[in-house]
Amino acid sequence: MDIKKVMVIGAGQMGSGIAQVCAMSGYNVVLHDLKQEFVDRGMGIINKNLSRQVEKEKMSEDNKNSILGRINPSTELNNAADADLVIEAAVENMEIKTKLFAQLDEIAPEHAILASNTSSLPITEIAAATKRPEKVIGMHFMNPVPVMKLVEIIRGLATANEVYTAIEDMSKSLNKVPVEVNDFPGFVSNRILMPMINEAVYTLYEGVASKEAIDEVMKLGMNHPMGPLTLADFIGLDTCLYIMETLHEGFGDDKYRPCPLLRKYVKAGWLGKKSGRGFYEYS
Ligand SMILES: CC(=O)CC(=O)SCCNC(=O)CCNC(=O)[C@H](O)C(C)(C)COP(=O)(O)OP(=O)(O)OC[C@H]1O[C@@H](n2cnc3c(N)ncnc32)[C@H](O)[C@@H]1OP(=O)(O)O
Ligand SMILES: NC(=O)C1=CN([C@@H]2O[C@H](COP(=O)(O)OP(=O)(O)OC[C@H]3O[C@@H](n4cnc5c(N)ncnc54)[C@H](OP(=O)(O)O)[C@@H]3O)[C@@H](O)[C@H]2O)C=CC1
Repeated sequence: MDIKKVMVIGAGQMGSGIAQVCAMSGYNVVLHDLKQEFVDRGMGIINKNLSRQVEKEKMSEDNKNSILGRINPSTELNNAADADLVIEAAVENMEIKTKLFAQLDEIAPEHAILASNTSSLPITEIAAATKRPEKVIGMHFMNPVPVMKLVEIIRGLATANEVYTAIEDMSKSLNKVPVEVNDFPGFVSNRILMPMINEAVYTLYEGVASKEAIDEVMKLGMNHPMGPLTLADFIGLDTCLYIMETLHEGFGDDKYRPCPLLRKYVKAGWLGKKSGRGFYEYS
């Protein structure tokens, strides 16, 4: 399968990062979101990341411009009509994702692979919204995408072997390390990471220690690059809550119950770094 043109759906923190690394590896990219202002925000993040590389003399201005030139903004889903691969990175919500995949199935060419960057939602269920479940796969990048090496590749029940191989090869072409996992709530990454973050929120909720102390313990004691509450803010508290809800519902086990404090913050619109306030405040 020859992948040349990639469409990325959702120009948020993940979608913009995915578009950036694809363009850096020579793919023609379409970066799509619902409104022009969201696409502009995504393009702004990419521009800032590349400009930082230029300032550090790790990239030439010409190279930056040609990477940016390979990314075409879009607010029309019909732009999927000539895509070889669509990578969906919209919000972590099954209803939104299944609706998008049903539409993309109608628009994208027959040979196109439809991938989701979902953090936790079942790929098999997303695939069932299409008439090409064998061409649907999970392609789970880590945040920040330009820095993190892992791509967790998730096989749905019907995913074809050649589709898996194409996505594995594509991930390698992005200088990432693919790891194969099966379709289970939270896959491997978030089944292990998110309960730790949720437990850190409980630790704060129960007054065991301050947020700074909790983060310091995990940073200095366990050598984590970020404390769990800082990391939750970085991921997005809405995304953390959605993932915990998927684990809770998917396994039917109360050990995955989301902490009420996490729920409260999300209800308040305190979504972390992206909204300016989460456990910490950001200017
Ligand atoms: C929720 C899910 O479904 C799955 C997930 O993604 S879970 C989240 C997974 N991610 C993590 O756990 C990240 C944990 N944190 C870290 O690894 C580090 O704190 C970090 C890589 C984010 C920053 O590292 P740091 O050493 O503190 O920062 P810093 O020295 O400023 O940056 C290191 C490099 O990363 C780059 N960088 C840092 N933040 C970046 C960002 N947000 N976007 C792009 N590049 C970034 C810097 O430009 C720098 O690049 P160079 O080496 O080319 O100069
Ligand atoms: N944050 C993280 O650390 C990671 C997240 N993920 C996953 O990646 C996906 C995106 O997360 P993230 O980038 O953090 O989220 P963001 O909130 O930063 O971005 C999501 C973007 O998708 C847009 N969007 C929502 N609905 C649609 C739609 N129907 N069509 C097109 N665009 C849409 C949003 O617009 P609007 O602002 O209007 O809602 C927003 O711009 C989620 O599935 C998440 O679980 C995976 C790995 C890590």
